[in-house]
This record gives sequence, C-alpha cells and structure tokens, in this order.
Amino acid sequence: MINYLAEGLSALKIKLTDHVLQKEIEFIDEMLRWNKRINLTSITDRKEAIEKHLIDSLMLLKYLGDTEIVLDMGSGGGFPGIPLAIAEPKIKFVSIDSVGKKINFQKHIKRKMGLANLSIYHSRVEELTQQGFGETNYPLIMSRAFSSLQMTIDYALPLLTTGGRVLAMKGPEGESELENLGSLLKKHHFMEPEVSNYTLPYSQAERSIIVLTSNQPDKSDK
Ligand SMILES: C[S@@+](CC[C@H](N)C(=O)[O-])C[C@H]1O[C@@H](n2cnc3c(N)ncnc32)[C@H](O)[C@@H]1O
Repeated sequence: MINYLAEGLSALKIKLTDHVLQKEIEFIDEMLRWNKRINLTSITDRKEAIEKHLIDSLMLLKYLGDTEIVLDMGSGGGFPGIPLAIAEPKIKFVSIDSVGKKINFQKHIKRKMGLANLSIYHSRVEELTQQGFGETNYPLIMSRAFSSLQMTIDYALPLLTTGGRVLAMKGPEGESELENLGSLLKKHHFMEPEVSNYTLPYSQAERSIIVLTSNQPDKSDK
C-alpha cells in the first residue's frame, strides 16, 4: 500500500519519505477500523480511502508555503488536517469540527501517533472566537468538502489575518460557486481568486482548490 500511495502522490508531483508514507497508511488504516463502529466516511475500500482522502488532502502540501499555523474548518475524520500534520511536523494544525464522535477519533489519532503539532477542538467554527479556543488570527485557513464557498468565506473572515489565505478544496462545482459569489470577494477585500483544477491519479475524479487571498488593509474594517 505504501507504493500505491507513493505512486499516486508522484503523479501529482508530491514526494514524501518512506517514514511519512508509513505513518499516513497507519492513520488511514486506523480511520477505516474506527469507521466500522462510528460513521466517519462513506468510503470503506482501502485503496479508495488512500486516494480520495490521503492523496487528495496531501495536495495541499503545495499550498502551505512558510506558514507556521493553519486552521482546518469542519475537519470531520481529520481531512485534510491530519495527513498534513503527519507530513509537516513543524507546522501547527488546528482542527475544528462540530461532531463529537469525529473529534474523539481525531484526539485518539493525536495520542496514538504522537502528533504534538495538532490541536483539536469540538466546536462550531462560528463559535470558535466566543469560546476562546486557540488562536483567533490565522494566516491560513483551509477546508475540504465543508460548506458553500460563501459560508466558508463568512466563517473564515473573522479568523483570518490581514493578507491571510483561505484554501477551499472542492469538487468540480468549485468554479460555478465562485462565479455565483458576485461582488462578495471585492466587498471583503479579497484579491482575484486562483483556481487549481486537478485530477486524482487512479479514479480520475476531478477536484479543485480555490485560493482566496485577503488584501484587507486593516482588520477592523471588516
Ligand atoms: C462533508 S464533511 C467533510 C469533512 C472533512 N473536511 C473531509 O474532507 O472529509 C463536513 C464536516 O463539516 C462539519 N461542520 C459543518 N458545519 C460546521 C460548523 N459550522 N462548524 C464546525 N464544523 C462544521 C461537519 O460536522 C462535518 O464533519
């Protein structure tokens, strides 16, 4: 299975050490084991989970840049945050989801795999600031299959630093959602969005990453 993961990543020009690949497989196997008891994902096939969860999440490695901290909104069973936290131990990942059983699974993984760079919170994103969990200023906020683009922006805005980036991982619907935003991006001081379309290596499923960069002059203007 390590070769299956390595070759799939290689098709997307991503290379990880054997040690990291091994840990990624360990994580996905534990997720599939828990999935038999609690519903974390509809995907039950190991190869499909490797492609659609691990490889897809690890696409974001290309977008992390030199950030020190990232917020993962609506992380569910830990995607994309946990595969990225395994691959990038120097970056701090903050993972939040509103469903307790999913958060319990993530906490189990943190303990089992010793992921010191992962913080996990059980909360709705919109309550994060009120509850005073972790940081409230993130230079990078990501989400995968989370909410509409409009809601993603609404949730991210109060938590995003000036000049910060929002990375929204979407299916093929991403571009049409972007078109429907109208003047919202301008209103909230986002620069022209960047859209990267890619194809998963085995299923040829289409995905997109939408990058929204804030050029808000002063956060208090929001
Ligand atoms: C379709 S799942 C995607 C999970 C994960 N990001 C993935 O790619 O597998 C959406 C997740 O967002 C969470 N969610 C939805 N609205 C939320 C909110 N307002 N605050 C926190 N989590 C939320 C749900 O509990 C669910 O786990």
